Amino acid sequence: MTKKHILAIDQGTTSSRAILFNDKGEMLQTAQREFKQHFPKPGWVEHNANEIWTSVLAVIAEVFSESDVTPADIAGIGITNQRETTVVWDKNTGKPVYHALVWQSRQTADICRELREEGLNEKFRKKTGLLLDPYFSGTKVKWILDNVDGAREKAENGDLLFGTIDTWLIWKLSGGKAHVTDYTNAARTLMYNIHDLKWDDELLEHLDVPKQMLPEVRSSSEVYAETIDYHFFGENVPIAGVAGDQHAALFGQGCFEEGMVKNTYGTGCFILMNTGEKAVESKNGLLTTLAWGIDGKVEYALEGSIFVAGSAIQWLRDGLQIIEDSPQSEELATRITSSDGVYLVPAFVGLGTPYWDSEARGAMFGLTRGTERSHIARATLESLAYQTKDVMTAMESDSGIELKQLRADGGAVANNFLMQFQSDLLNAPVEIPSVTETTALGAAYLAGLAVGVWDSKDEIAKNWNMDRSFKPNMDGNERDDLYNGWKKAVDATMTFKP
Ligand SMILES: Nc1ncnc2c1ncn2[C@@H]1O[C@H](COP(=O)(O)OP(=O)(O)O)[C@@H](O)[C@H]1O
Ligand SMILES: O=P(O)(O)OC[C@H](O)CO
Repeated sequence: MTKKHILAIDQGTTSSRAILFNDKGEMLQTAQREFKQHFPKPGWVEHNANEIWTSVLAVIAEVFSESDVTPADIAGIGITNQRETTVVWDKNTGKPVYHALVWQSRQTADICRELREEGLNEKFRKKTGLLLDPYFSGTKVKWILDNVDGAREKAENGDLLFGTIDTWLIWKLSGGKAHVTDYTNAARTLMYNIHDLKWDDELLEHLDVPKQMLPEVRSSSEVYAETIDYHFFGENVPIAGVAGDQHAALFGQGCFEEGMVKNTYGTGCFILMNTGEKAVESKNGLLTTLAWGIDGKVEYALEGSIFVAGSAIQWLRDGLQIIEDSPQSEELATRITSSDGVYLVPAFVGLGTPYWDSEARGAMFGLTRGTERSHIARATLESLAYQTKDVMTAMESDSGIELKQLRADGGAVANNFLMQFQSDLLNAPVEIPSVTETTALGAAYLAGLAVGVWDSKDEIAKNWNMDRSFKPNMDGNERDDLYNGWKKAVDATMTFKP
């Protein structure tokens, strides 16, 4: 049979997934495995890169064991990954020199502060579209080289390699043959000039990172390498699509036109607007990033990154223990008709877009003797929508494009109360596609385009089907009053520094 199936590997912050797609973009089989989160100090988050690798091998094995599709039927592999998470390994032994520093990790706050004090923020922002925040990879590489014994010397001798998780997985799957990444992942490192499309020598000097550690940057849809047979059941399958998970979701949501926007409601919320061939500079705390690069052409996006979204619902469950599972948050929230002035600002790891306050911590406002757990659950769900509204306001202002509709995906779109409140607050429809695994789907599409399963983005756009949509149904004054209350709550949160 002609090979028509694509395997997507979605390597996320808390779990690795393998998903098989057919040539209609339908999901045939999925496998998922969680792995350990390491928190060696407050604010630090690390992963064991070898455990990530073995979790990926395990889900690949599982997905085939449950399906009639065999490894020999796979036309190509698409990889999508948690972004910014940084691995440094020895190219001679294949061993990571330290744990992977996760995007959420704050251990490079001091490095960022020093660089900001040198007045470098503007230079980094202009060239990379990002800002000097511990979120991004560049200062994480510097931290590893500065803190692991002998690492800097080895890096300068050309013995160490850096990669985001896509690079690490391709290197492993190809048996160490390919050290590559794609535009979207490079665009999250603070080391890549998103206008010249080159690693930036000047920024590398500020960060003290030797250039020879860096992977070759390629497009998001092409054959990078083949799997070495012993890692893929005797098959040499082309790895043919790569994109950071949020860019892959934008692609999987078919947001190919300028002005189209998606929001992924997962652990965090990541909102991306396609801005076409224009790299829009933000005046309101958004990031400028590469949406993807295909067939020698790159497109750009504006991004709002919200660090705490679905993880606030996990906090209701595991921290406060006021719900038993995440769907119960909706049941509690809809017992009442209003949060009665209660606001939760979930700044548990600081605030991302548009505030960028890494020192802020979470706060709750408006409590009375009548406050019940339903108010807290409702206020927590509402905080996802308010944070999204903050980002959308900034996006509309920076791009000059008014939101027509928001395409939503990620685990928390299961919550109908949240989706309706979001639509009310944005005064725009919120649309949910039938395939909600849009991240994996985007990676599958990118790989399938490279190996001929699909011919064009137009063909892919036609595959997008709506599962359900939410229309705005709130009076304008009520919307303004609610949102003004939120803005006051955020101001007060940022003012409070113990
Ligand atoms: N019914 C629900 N209501 C609110 N949040 C939910 C619901 N179901 C799942 N979630 C949240 O969605 C998140 C999981 O979504 P997912 O897209 O798998 O995240 P990630 O890829 O970031 O791990 C969790 O943080 C969970 O709390
Ligand atoms: O793994 P996720 O889905 O939480 O996404 C993480 C983002 O890519 C971080 O930038």
